[in-house]
Amino acid sequence: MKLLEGNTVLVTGASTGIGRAAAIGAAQHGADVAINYANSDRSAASCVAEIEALGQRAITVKGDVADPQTAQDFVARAVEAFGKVDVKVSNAGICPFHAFLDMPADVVERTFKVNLHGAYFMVQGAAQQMVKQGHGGSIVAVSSISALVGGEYQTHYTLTKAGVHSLMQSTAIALGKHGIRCNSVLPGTILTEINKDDLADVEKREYMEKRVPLGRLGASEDLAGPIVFLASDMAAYVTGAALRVDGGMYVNLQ
Ligand SMILES: NC(=O)C1=CN([C@@H]2O[C@H](COP(=O)(O)OP(=O)(O)OC[C@H]3O[C@@H](n4cnc5c(N)ncnc54)[C@H](O)[C@@H]3O)[C@@H](O)[C@H]2O)C=CC1
Ligand SMILES: C[C@H](O)[C@@H]1OC(=O)[C@H](O)[C@@H]1O
Repeated sequence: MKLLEGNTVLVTGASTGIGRAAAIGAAQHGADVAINYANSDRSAASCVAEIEALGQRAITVKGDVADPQTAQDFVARAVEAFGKVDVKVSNAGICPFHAFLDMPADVVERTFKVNLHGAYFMVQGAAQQMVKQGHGGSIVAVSSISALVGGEYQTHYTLTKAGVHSLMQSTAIALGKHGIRCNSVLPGTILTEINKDDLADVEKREYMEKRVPLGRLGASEDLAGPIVFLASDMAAYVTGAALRVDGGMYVNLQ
């Protein structure tokens, strides 16, 4: 069964990792997809090619999510191409690992701007269009298990993920009357570009793997199903929810 037949889905940071898996997962479920990306034209083009091979339409819109104008441009381009916005996946994020005591101010500010301001304006832009259309919609934000637990080298990052989680709770209230649902996914440790260097440390990687009851770190594709589900009518009565997708890592005390 295709869960997003005829939908237009917008995904930020969709040229790699979890965003790319979400974009392709949406296309596998019958959606046309608009892809925001920051840097690599080649990765974005290959994501479009994968989606088109599935028989769906796709466009790319390059832009920095930290700039509020990017959200407006992204929505405008998607509407121009596909006529509407049904689903928004706010995924783009950075995690430049660094110790707390000598954390550079510019790293903190950039992390807040991309992860938090970026999510805020992207969600707002999509919601404005959904309200204008008048037939509801679904917003899924990629938060993290890090919204719930800390990280020694992530002091500037974990609070942005808690913020994204909180944003979905507040927008669920603000947008419920418009039939717009807002939920988050909380991935555990997923093997992507964002943590490639961090997990190159074999000892750390093995420690992280041991913490997961399901016995392995996650792959980007592990997020596609939960995101598509929350985006779809299968989750029609789900809003303000946070779904951990972490192989059980969070509950594993001993
Ligand atoms: N990999 C993991 O273990 C986890 C990742 N996450 C979150 O998942 C999301 C996706 O990350 P991953 O797929 O893991 O890594 P990734 O590095 O493959 O994906 C992040 C994407 O965001 C894009 N991006 C970064 N800054 C941007 C900007 N200013 N404007 C537009 N796009 C921008 C990147 O180009 C990249 O495509 C992030 O929000 C991250 O915080 C959450 C929990 C765990
Ligand atoms: C980038 C990290 O490996 C990853 O990011 C998160 O949000 C998770 O908590 C992991 O620490």
